[in-house]
Amino acid sequence: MAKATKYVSKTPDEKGVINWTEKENNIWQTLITRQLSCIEGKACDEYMLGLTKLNLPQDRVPQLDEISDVLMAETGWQCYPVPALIGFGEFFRLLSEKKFPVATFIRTEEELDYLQEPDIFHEIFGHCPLLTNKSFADYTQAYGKMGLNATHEQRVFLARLYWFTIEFGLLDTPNGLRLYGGGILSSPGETEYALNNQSVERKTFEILDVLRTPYRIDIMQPIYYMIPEVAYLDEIRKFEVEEIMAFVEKAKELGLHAPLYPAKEAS
Ligand SMILES: C[C@H](O)[C@H](O)[C@H]1CNc2nc(N)[nH]c(=O)c2N1
Ligand SMILES: N[C@@H](Cc1ccccc1)C(=O)O
Ligand SMILES: [Fe+2]
Repeated sequence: MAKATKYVSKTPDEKGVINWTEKENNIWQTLITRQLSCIEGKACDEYMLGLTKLNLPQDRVPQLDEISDVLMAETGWQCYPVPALIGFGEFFRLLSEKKFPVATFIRTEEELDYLQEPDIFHEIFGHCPLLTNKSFADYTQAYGKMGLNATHEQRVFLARLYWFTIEFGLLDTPNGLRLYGGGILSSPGETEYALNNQSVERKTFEILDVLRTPYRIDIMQPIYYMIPEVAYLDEIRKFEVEEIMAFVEKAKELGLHAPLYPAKEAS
């Protein structure tokens, strides 16, 4: 069952159209205007190319079909409306079918810089540009297939792989650090923090290490993992599901790394 969410999502009409209010369109406008200037020289080249291809509207929340038309032509992906965070089962199934879950609500003015749950700005601005890139798109679909037949416990380990690549991954390029994780790219606050905060740990991606690293979704991350380029995701995708599950079992055996964040106060 999906977690209870404090956000109220909007339901698409029978043609799949979502009627955003003027206020919501203005929030999109504020977010995209700010983020476009914020990511200059920070987002990776593949992301910037995808952003150009999407040609997102700046004065209103785009309709999912507008995005799906571009994704379908580039990599065969499409956006799939969901209320907010969904359960593991549906999440992995959608990804395995090249359907990207897009939460149909947008953050409020109070949470422009950072919010604790993925909203439509995060899903579209954060993730969709890189879904036009073949390595990123193929990895995302392979990730969905990895979790299809996994147990809940294995899925908890797999969630870390998604988290430290697709959601909060960094590139360690010859020209310096670049962003590719959608959770960073949709947050003005975390864009700055992930690249420049001195107390943040930035480690070279190593799958067993990642599988053992616990995380919280409601704070800016204390640790990020780096890969050399987006095409490196092909190396992870090439693992058979059985090999990934062997890494999961090994990670379970070795135990988790100590959390680098304070325990979450009981909610
Ligand atoms: C598996 C993944 O790491 C994560 O736990 C899932 C759960 N449900 C989700 N639901 C939505 N809508 N978007 C997401 O990114 C996720 N992530
Ligand atoms: N923190 C992201 C949204 C997000 C929340 C939880 C998981 C992933 C992404 C933002 O502010 O844009
Ligand atoms: Fe996300």
